Amino acid sequence: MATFSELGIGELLMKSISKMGFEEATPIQSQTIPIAIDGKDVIGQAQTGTGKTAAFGIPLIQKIDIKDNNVQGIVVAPTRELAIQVAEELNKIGQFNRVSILPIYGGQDISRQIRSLKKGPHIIVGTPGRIIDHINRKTLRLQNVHTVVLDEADEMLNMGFIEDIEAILKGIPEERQTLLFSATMPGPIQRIAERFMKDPQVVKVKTKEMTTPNIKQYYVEAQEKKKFDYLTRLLDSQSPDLAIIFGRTKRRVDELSEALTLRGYAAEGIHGDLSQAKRISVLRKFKEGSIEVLVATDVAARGLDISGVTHVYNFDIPQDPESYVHRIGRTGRAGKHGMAMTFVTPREMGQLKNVERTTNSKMERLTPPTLDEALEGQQKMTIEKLTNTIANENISYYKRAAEELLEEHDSVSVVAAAIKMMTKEPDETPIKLTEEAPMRSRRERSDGNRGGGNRDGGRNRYKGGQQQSKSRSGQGAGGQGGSSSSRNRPSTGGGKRRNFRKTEA
Ligand SMILES: Nc1ncnc2c1ncn2[C@@H]1O[C@H](COP(=O)(O)OP(=O)(O)OP(=O)(O)O)[C@@H](O)[C@H]1O
Ligand SMILES: [Mg+2]
Repeated sequence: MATFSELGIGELLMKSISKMGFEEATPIQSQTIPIAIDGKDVIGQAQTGTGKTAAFGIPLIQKIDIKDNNVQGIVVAPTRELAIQVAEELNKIGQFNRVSILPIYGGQDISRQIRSLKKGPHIIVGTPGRIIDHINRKTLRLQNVHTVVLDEADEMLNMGFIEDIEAILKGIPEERQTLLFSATMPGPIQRIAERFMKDPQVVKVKTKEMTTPNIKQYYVEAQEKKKFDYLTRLLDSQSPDLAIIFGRTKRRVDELSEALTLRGYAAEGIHGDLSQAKRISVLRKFKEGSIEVLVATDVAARGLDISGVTHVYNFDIPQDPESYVHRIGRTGRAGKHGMAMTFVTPREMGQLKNVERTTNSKMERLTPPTLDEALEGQQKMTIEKLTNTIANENISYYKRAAEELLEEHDSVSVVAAAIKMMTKEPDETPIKLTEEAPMRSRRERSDGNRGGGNRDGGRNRYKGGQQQSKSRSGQGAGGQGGSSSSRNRPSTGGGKRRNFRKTEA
């Protein structure tokens, strides 16, 4: 751990870093910031949630000449939500330097973007498709760009994306500085990357595993048909604060979120076929906690930093080890703890082993909870809520009603009824899930991601039938929230911070 003051960072930036609550630099930050400030090309690899955004953001902002109204820096990100998030983080980092940052991404009104581009932002953060669009319209000029960042570089240099990246880099002056960051950097991709760079310094934060030790990793072996019931039992017994469930295809995500809603969970889906407005509103609701379960394709696997995500479920095993690393990395960020569960059918066991081998980490086998255990988990939640209410809330107004009730019923029955009413009981409402075709490796796909960050898992485009389920709707949204504890639950959130500390700003 190093302090930021040793890294050659300017005064105004130091002020924003401290306002953001960063006390110490993370390893990737202390190892890359000085060389990036020095003007060198950098390939930076470090585990998910360890502050790579600031690792490139600080040197990038430091280099901006605010008197020059040309675009000087470009950050490219694979998805729209990530572009927005990175722009927000850069805004915080640059808040005292008065650097102006503009996100541009697909699905947003282009004429509005053109107007914003005319105002002369210093840094553009965008998805490949939309950046190219603006280059072609000549509404984005690159001749004054001195720094380019590829966030999630391996993803963007993957087949299907590389042409877009080449097209963008072609227009940027050769003497530029190029910074590439990701939690994963497979060898072949690194070699492609080096083609675009000048004598890049490769910084890999050395760790035994590709995944972070803050995430407890489990697998659940289950027949395809059993997976959904096991998922809901796990949700009940583990009671996550916020959970992300990854499915393989867009249809899968739609069906899963519908099925979860039927069973009484506050769930919504996000994938690349939804309108941008919908994608943003779903993500906002998830961040606020008004939905507790986000069902997603790999569009949400990379880079998203949502605090409070305690559990990640891979309902379908990811397409490759890299995808696994990024998906589970949506929890256990910034020193917090999290849990990841991966469902695997017997014939997918080989893939599971492959993930373990590549990431050099081990998943522990988890037996799915029984219905009784699921109920027990939910009951515990209720009791915790009751105990908290007794301890912390003013309940005097309700005491008279309680006394009246107790004149007619015995106290155990009254309390048992209250617990029953507040507890989300396991629900076996029939649901419909279409079986997925056998998984193809992502490397085989040919249809790249055009049109600006619609990156989605599973390119299989099904015309699949409408699913409908006429069953009764679930009972209440099982108002979870607050802290909870149950059998399988580690001490997630709050408390222990292993890698670095953050104080509230
Ligand atoms: N030095 C620091 N001290 C405390 N918190 C930090 C520090 N640096 C970054 N953070 C916070 O840690 C969280 C994770 O950072 P970030 O999103 O940059 O991770 P990342 O390495 O890019 O992860 P991923 O590989 O998933 O993209 C953010 O909320 C960020 O504000
Ligand atoms: Mg990141």
